[in-house]
Amino acid sequence: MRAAWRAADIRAAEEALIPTLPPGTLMQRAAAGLARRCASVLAARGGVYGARVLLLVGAGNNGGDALYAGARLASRGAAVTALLVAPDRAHAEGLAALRAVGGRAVTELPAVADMIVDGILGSGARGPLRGAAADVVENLPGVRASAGGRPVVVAVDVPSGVDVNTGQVEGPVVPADVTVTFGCLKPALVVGAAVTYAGHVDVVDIGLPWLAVRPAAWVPELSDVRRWWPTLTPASDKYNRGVVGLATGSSAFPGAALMSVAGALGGPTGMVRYAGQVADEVVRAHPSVVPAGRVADAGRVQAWVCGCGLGTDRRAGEELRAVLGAPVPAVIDADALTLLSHGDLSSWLRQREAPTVVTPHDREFARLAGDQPGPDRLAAATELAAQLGVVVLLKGDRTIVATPEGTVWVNPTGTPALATAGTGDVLAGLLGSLLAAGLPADRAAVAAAFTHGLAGRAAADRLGGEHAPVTAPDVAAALREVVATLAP
Ligand SMILES: NC(=O)C1=CN([C@@H]2O[C@H](COP(=O)(O)OP(=O)(O)OC[C@H]3O[C@@H](n4cnc5c(N)ncnc54)[C@H](O)[C@@H]3O)[C@@H](O)[C@H]2O)[C@@H](O)CC1
Repeated sequence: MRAAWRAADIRAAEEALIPTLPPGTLMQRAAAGLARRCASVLAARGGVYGARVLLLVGAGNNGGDALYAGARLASRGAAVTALLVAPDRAHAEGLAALRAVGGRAVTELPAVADMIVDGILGSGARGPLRGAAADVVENLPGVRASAGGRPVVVAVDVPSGVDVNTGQVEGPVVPADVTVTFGCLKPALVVGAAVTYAGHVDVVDIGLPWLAVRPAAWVPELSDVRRWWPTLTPASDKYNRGVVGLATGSSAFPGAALMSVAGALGGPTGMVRYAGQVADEVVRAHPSVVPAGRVADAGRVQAWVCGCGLGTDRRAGEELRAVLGAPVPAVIDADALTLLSHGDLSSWLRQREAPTVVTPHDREFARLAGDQPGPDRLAAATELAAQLGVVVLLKGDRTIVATPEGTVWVNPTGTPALATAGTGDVLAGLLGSLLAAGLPADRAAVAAAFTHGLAGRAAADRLGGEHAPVTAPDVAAALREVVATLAP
């Protein structure tokens, strides 16, 4: 797993480190890493020597990084020009270093550049780009590469125009092909609209210590999910692998039952029980499932999934109440979230002692929290988790998992291929299976989101790419193959 820290926490760590090092060491390390990455990008596009590099230099240290990196590229034969966005406040030593090796400073945007290095703003950015910085960014699309086409863009630390701590993008922004970031990830590189502007993210080690404060977010990796995933042993049987129950679907929405069951069958449990109105359809499609009409008649399970396509009528409310009253972990999804948001059922949620995961998308989040998540999705998910005392899985391009204790995860495997009806049901079923198999609620939620994302990508790949018309059954089918690759 990797951590993303907030700008203020990174700054505090840098300030503690700076007095222990010769002056300028951190910036030199940053610039060296930045120049190395720029050189390799240029090498892949015809070479460093003679390449036209345009540095966009803001008023702070982010511009200083760009200037020093530019000096390194100039000394390797690149033609480096620095556009000073705030000429009287540009990093003086960095500018002198660039000039010493033949680089030039300008105040107008040139017409041609093969590479743009965006050092306008980094972690010191406050609010949307203003003044000269905003003007420069608006005119960037007019710059062309020597051979035609658009220049390749490398962002320094974060793309200029993003909110470093939330990933919000409110005004003009410099979209990057590559972002070279220093020391560690920042929230804007893992969550929010900013993610789509960062391109490929490279972390350069500048010797920053592991920060003692809680990260803004953790980003899981495949190795984490592999480590957590329950394994089969010779002693495994259908009961000790866990039994998951699904109180999902209804006569009006039979497909939701089928999709949630398909998700559960992709998980690690040894048995899936279904309790609901469409048991016949479920068993026809999935003969291994053990059916019942109601939660109360379903027999023992180690976790429940409730809500997908359940409806919001009196019967649905009774089934949700039965699930919330059961002393086992539960996933509360879709219609069950709507039911929770009116009436007294939310007090049932607070009284539960077994782990609970709620899985809202933005509109369901608004029903639970009273408002949409807003631009700071990490904070919104964390607040709701603390308020309800449950794990919140806030769905999105970068799904967030927040615990009541304040630990936050951002899933990196999301894909637009999953933006189709029924994929949420598959996720809920899979998550229930992981809970029933004994994973702690936050790990179960993170592992489910991660694997579900991989399944979405695999389904799209099989159909020919990200824009293929993926359906929820495609995702469920791909899920079992993805899970098979998790084996140690
Ligand atoms: N602190 C350190 O020791 C290190 C910092 N590094 C670099 O330093 C950067 C942070 O430097 P700074 O704190 O100087 O901050 P920035 O370089 O991000 O810029 C801050 C300046 O930009 C202006 N500004 C802020 N918001 C603006 C807006 N919305 N529109 C227009 N202008 C705006 C402010 O006047 C301020 O002077 C990091 O992102 C990283 O690139 C690296 O060199 C590594 C070491």
